[in-house]
Amino acid sequence: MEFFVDIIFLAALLTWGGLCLVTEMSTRNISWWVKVAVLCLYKNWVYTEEISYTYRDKSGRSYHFNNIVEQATHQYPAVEINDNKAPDSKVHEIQKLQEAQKKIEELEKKVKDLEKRIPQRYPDVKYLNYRSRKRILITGGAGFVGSHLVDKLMMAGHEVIVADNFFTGRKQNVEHWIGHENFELIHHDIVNPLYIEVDEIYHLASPASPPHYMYNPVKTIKTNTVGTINMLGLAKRVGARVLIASTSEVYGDPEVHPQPETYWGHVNPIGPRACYDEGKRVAETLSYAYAKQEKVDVRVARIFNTFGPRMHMNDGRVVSNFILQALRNEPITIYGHGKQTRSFQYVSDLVDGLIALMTSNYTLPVNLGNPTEYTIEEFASMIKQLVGKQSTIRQVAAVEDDPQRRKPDISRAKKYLGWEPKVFETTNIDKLVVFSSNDGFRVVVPLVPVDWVCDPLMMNVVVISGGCKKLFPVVSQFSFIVLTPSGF
Ligand SMILES: O=c1ccn([C@@H]2O[C@H](COP(=O)(O)OP(=O)(O)O[C@H]3OC[C@@H](O)[C@H](O)[C@H]3O)[C@@H](O)[C@H]2O)c(=O)[nH]1
Repeated sequence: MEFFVDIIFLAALLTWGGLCLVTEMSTRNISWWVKVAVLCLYKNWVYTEEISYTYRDKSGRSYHFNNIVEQATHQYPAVEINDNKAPDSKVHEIQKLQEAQKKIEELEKKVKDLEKRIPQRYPDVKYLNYRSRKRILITGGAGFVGSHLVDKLMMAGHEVIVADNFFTGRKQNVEHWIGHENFELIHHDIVNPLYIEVDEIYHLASPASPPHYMYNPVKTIKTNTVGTINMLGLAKRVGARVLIASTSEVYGDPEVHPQPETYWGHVNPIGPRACYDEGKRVAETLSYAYAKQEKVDVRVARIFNTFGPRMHMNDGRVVSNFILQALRNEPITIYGHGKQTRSFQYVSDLVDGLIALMTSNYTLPVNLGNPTEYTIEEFASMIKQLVGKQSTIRQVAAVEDDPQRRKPDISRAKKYLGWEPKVFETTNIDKLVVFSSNDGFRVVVPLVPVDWVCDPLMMNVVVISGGCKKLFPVVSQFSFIVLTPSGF
């Protein structure tokens, strides 16, 4: 193209030169025009020589290349440019360009995919003035429980900082907040100190599912001891109130039933669960030592079995295991005889309880759980029936030190926090759990109140109940939703 432009330009010059001759201009002027014309021709010649060449491939087809990446890639897409007609350096250069082009295309696709995942609009958060708005750190905020707490506190208008090492937490759980002016996500392992300024700390960081916390017991102990010291130290330095997420596992295999907070527990200090049980017990001990000695304002929540959306399908705990097995028509595996009991609370209830405890003046440990108790055998039958598939129920070897009975005494929470679970209060089998997966709607089973299902933060879950089909939002790829049939 450039060559033709120059030719036209040259023709114009020559015409002008001729006109000059005709109009008797000086020979000095004419020689100047001739020099310009020669320079133009020379430039075209050098340019062509430097960036274009032709060669033939094995089939005899010839190719002409210009110095344009797209054109070269388009003309010669195959990477086998080993023809000896083309200079090696050029072949190499083209191969590199083609590879670069390919990588650029891949990256562009990835950027587009990522852009699609960033919500265009954030949920409407409440406006709080600077007096009421708090800076709140949530360790483990990208985890199952932590991410729901993030949602609640963000919606209430606070500034939320999440610190997570992503061992069991996932960025998808909080991705709907990324970029929001009130939100910050820090990839940080709290085994290392964290230097920030905050008003409140919810210290939730720790693997909680038995297979996860047993996977690296030393790390579990470090997280619950060194990590807790770091958080209590931070609370002391900045004068923040800190809530420690403890567990019903501090009661071990309990000899008192149901378990009140005054019960000291029955824990095997050298068993496979000890890394978590004893880790949390030390975390509690540290909390009250800091409270007494350093005047740190502490709250301790003893959390009982919890389930809900964003519980990962590979979480390994009983709710996700049973639902997944039932959905796949695989045998539902009961560890041991199945007579051991648990009570399950829905995650929104737990989040309400954590916030109520943080805002209360009550400083002793508080049980947060749902007192409705099931044997694991009953729970397996319930899931099987709700999923409506043909799974069998199979007993496998019992797990070591598995607590045999567990049910919270929640009188303290009721009395001091005015809290009790709302979901499941009329628990029975007619509640529905909805399970969704990335590859579309799988099955409708039981369990969440409809106002929860309509939560604006949830995306793309299809809920079918009583012949009625609705599309609801869910953030994670695999989620459980629980709803009452009356909600439809
Ligand atoms: O596939 C399974 C999974 C679990 N189970 C049984 O179901 C019961 C519950 O087991 P989970 O793994 O869900 O959880 P656990 O109650 O043992 O521990 C939990 O306690 C409360 C929290 O602090 C923690 O989330 C976790 O430690 C156990 O008796 C277990 O043996 C099965 O029978 N089959």
